[in-house]
Amino acid sequence: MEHTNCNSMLKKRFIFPKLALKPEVQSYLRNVFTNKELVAAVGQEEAESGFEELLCHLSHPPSFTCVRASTHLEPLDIIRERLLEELRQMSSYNGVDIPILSHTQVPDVLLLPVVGPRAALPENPEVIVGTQCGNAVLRGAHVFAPGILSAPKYMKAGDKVSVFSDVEGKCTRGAKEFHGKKVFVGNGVAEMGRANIFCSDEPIKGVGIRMVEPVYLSPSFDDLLPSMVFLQNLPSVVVSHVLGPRPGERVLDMCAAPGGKTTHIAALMRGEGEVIALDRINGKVERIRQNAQVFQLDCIKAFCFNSTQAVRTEHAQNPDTTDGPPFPAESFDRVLLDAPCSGLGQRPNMGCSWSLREVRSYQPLQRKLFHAAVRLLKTGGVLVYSTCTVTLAENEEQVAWALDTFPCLSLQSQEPHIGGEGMLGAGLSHDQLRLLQRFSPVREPSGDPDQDPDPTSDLLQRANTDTIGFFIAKFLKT
Ligand SMILES: C[S@@+](CC[C@H](N)C(=O)[O-])C[C@H]1O[C@@H](n2cnc3c(N)ncnc32)[C@H](O)[C@@H]1O
Repeated sequence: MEHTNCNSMLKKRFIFPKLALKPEVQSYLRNVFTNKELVAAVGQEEAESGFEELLCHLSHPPSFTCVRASTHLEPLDIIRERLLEELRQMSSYNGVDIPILSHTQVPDVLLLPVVGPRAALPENPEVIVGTQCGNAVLRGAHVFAPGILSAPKYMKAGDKVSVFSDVEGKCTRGAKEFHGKKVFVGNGVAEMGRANIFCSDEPIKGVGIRMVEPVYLSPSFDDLLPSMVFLQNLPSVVVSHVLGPRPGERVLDMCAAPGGKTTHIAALMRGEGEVIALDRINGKVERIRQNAQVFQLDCIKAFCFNSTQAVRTEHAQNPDTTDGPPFPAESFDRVLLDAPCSGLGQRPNMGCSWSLREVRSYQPLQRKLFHAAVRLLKTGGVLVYSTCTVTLAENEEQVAWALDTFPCLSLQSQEPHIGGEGMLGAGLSHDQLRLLQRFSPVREPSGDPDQDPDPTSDLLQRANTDTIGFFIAKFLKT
């Protein structure tokens, strides 16, 4: 029987090349992580090696799969049991004994250790998938047909194949072979033939390759206990707890799709009150509505709207319904601004083809959204700002700007606070940095060497530190 070995998980090896970036983006980020304030505090060498290590961590999946449990519908223990039963029935978990941990500080989270890297060998004909698809496979997904770029000439359903991720985005769709830079992500079995994948008149849908031997083993959550668990990174679950919504309140989620945090907020409010969810992309708003329905949360009202325009002006007409946007100023008890961002904290991410201009394009939009957020918040209300990126410009610099621009805002401590503190480089004081929560995948667990090793607390410590890159700031409006 294969067991997850805590020690080997703690000494995780890097088996993939570090995250590949355009040279201009790499040098921009290097400057961020070796900025003057930081170097003065930790020294040039440590700052440089921290940056290199970050790029290595980003190309690998986190050590845990995190799900948020629907504790507004069932007790956590029941959900854990149901999940265990499902895992035991999954053929990919055959013989793998996997614990499901609860989190001592985040009451609705279940953590499943990722098994890997495993010693799978690429011994079959090659299938090449796009980077996004390869990243999803490393987090437990099967290969969906639209993600397949290249397949062997005579591939038919039932054939064993070895799946590679095209990390530089150079493989052309429909190719029969590919000699560019690629990374092996596991072995699988084709569920469709090559002709079905590339020569169909209809847009292709469904699983193209069922993964049977992934390099990193974590469960596929497609259709797995849909109303009981929601696949969500640990820092994203922390965000809604930090916002602290209470039953009966009126809460605004400004950038809400697909509704991970919206449904969490509504669940924390036990469905009592009102959660307004906005997103500017129509199709994505439908996903929020579907998720609200699946989780039986009818206090959620979702609208397609540009949140920079969400404050009602004297002349503005309400285009939709009387309870839809734009809203009068000071009409929400709490506002979540989970901002659109450069997403550079996402893991695994082996290659990012973005230009520097694209990476830097988010700061102005985030500031416009921030202006609307502050106006819509009641005096005495709470605003939480979060991103899934690692830059200073979208995180600590935004906090410094917000404190300067809105004297009514003050930084607040966060509960729970399981990530690190804010990063030096934006001129914030140590006291201010301590109030910020930055999840940085470079941090290693810091167990006390004088204490007896406690495997569960070691694992939890690992789960808290080996996350995606993420940032949370909490403000009070007075
Ligand atoms: C980080 S994602 C949100 C994830 C979401 N909060 C969750 O937890 O599921 C950012 C979202 O902002 C939306 N967005 C971008 N600009 C926007 C705008 N001006 N107004 C409203 N939504 C916007 C994007 O469509 C995207 O869905």
